[in-house]
Amino acid sequence: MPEDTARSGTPSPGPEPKRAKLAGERPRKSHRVRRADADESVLDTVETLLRETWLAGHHGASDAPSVPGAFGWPAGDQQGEAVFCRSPPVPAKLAGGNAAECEFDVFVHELTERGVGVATRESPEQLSELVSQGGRPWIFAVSFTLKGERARIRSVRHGWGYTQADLLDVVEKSPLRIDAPCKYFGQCSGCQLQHIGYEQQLEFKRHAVERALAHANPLFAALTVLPPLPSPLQLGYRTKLTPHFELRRHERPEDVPIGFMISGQRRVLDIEDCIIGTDAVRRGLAEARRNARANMAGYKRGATLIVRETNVPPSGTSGDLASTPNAELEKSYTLDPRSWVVDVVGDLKFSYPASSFFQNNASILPAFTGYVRDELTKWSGKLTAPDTNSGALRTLVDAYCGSGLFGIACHSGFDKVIGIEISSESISCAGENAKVNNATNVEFVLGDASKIFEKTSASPDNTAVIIDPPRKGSTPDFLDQLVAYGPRVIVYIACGVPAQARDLNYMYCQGAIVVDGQSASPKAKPTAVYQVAGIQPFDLFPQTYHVENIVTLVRKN
Ligand SMILES: C[S@@+](CC[C@H](N)C(=O)[O-])C[C@H]1O[C@@H](n2cnc3c(N)ncnc32)[C@H](O)[C@@H]1O
Repeated sequence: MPEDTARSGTPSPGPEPKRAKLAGERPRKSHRVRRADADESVLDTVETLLRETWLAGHHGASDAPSVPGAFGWPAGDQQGEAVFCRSPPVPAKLAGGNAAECEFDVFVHELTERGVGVATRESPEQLSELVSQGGRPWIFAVSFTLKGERARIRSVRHGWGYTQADLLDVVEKSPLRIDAPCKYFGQCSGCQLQHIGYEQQLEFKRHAVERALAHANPLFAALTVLPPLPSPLQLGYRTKLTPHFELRRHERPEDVPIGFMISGQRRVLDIEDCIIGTDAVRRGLAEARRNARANMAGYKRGATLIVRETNVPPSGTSGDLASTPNAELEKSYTLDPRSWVVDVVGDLKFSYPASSFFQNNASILPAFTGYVRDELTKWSGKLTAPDTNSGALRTLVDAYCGSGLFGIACHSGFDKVIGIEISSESISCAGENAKVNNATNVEFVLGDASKIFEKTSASPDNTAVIIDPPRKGSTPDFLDQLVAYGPRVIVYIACGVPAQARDLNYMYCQGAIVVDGQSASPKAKPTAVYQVAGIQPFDLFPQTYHVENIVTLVRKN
């Protein structure tokens, strides 16, 4: 099935439409843009706009063309290529401007789930008219804008089906726009949402989760997504920063930018201070920059530096880490990727090498881990109710466990906790962390998460599984075995919500999830069928588009 059909659920648009003719037919170089390089979230947002707004009233839902068909982009699979001319940057026929012109006013119609404005040269009314007459708007992707704004932009380069543009000026501001607290906002690629207040950021994230779910499966639009739980700190929360630099010929060490990438560019922006970092991390950033400049002759191409917060016994005391109560520890930082870092989560202590994975917002971790623990306790309690006949949860599996955060935070009340993790460094930390925190019922094993089902002999009826995979989500191999095993409760924690939504849809297509009384009818009946018992986003990364999402699935049969 062609990619566009698979995504949109509408028929393939048939033969590839002709590329719009470019004005100003002077000799110029063309460049190819691969579908695989496109920002999928821009295409998804355009698709939603097309379906729900632009084509509303003009087509029945079933005959609405898919995005490539509607916009004259090449249909086809991931390898599809569009050929554009390097100059002018926008087909003049569509842009309506001088061929040499690359600055325009545009109207922002929506933000993608990554906080990028999707804009056209047409106002909403003009667009509606254009589309009703079969016309095709050209799409611009513009960061740091807001829905409803009119903005002056400069087109930078073509993506597959849209043009990447820089924001020059906001001509008509959204009432939601506020002054960003950071002086680098608008250039730095690290934060995308500093121009709206925190309540709006939370609403943006709730909506992003809803959209990701509905995009994976229109039936998931019926699911209730709770408002995201806010971060206690909205600035000064990040416990890790990784600034970098690249050396270019003839650049003096003092001129080399050290910081984060410029939004939409492959160049580094010099960042002296980052206000989303904790105080300790900000001190560390200043030292990391000084060290890098002093030692620049020792680098060949450049480097990524690490600055990580750690907790240490109070200076001037002889107390050691293990015996010092968490509340008395002081914040410090390390710049050495091999050194050990200590994080505290409520009464618990976690140690791991500075280069390893650990959640980067300590202020929200007690609430984050507490929610998972409460979900498990709640369902364990419900399962022991006299009419359920099933008994409490006794075994907990912590898949993709890292240094043991969730397994250790949730261990009490279970007979046995088994964690599995592919990184040998993280799994040995997990074992040590279990000892330090007196979690004697916890065992951590090194391996691929999908092998965990070979290792557990516990009854699925009394087992809960926590899944916390990397941003790309889980795998069909893991999910197939999960459903075949059929644990009573599944808590799926995700930093990549679109991948989580895809995985839930995978389970739906296996017949393993029922939504609104509806389920898929695969040839083979699944062992276990789940209902979605809760969707709770958490804001671990204020000021950015990132959101963590926890979905609880409870077995029905
Ligand atoms: C998002 S992190 C979560 C870690 C941990 N749950 C936490 O919150 O600290 C994902 C973890 O999955 C691990 N991982 C990636 N692929 C894996 C696989 N196939 N099997 C087991 N673990 C894997 C990574 O090494 C990483 O530690």
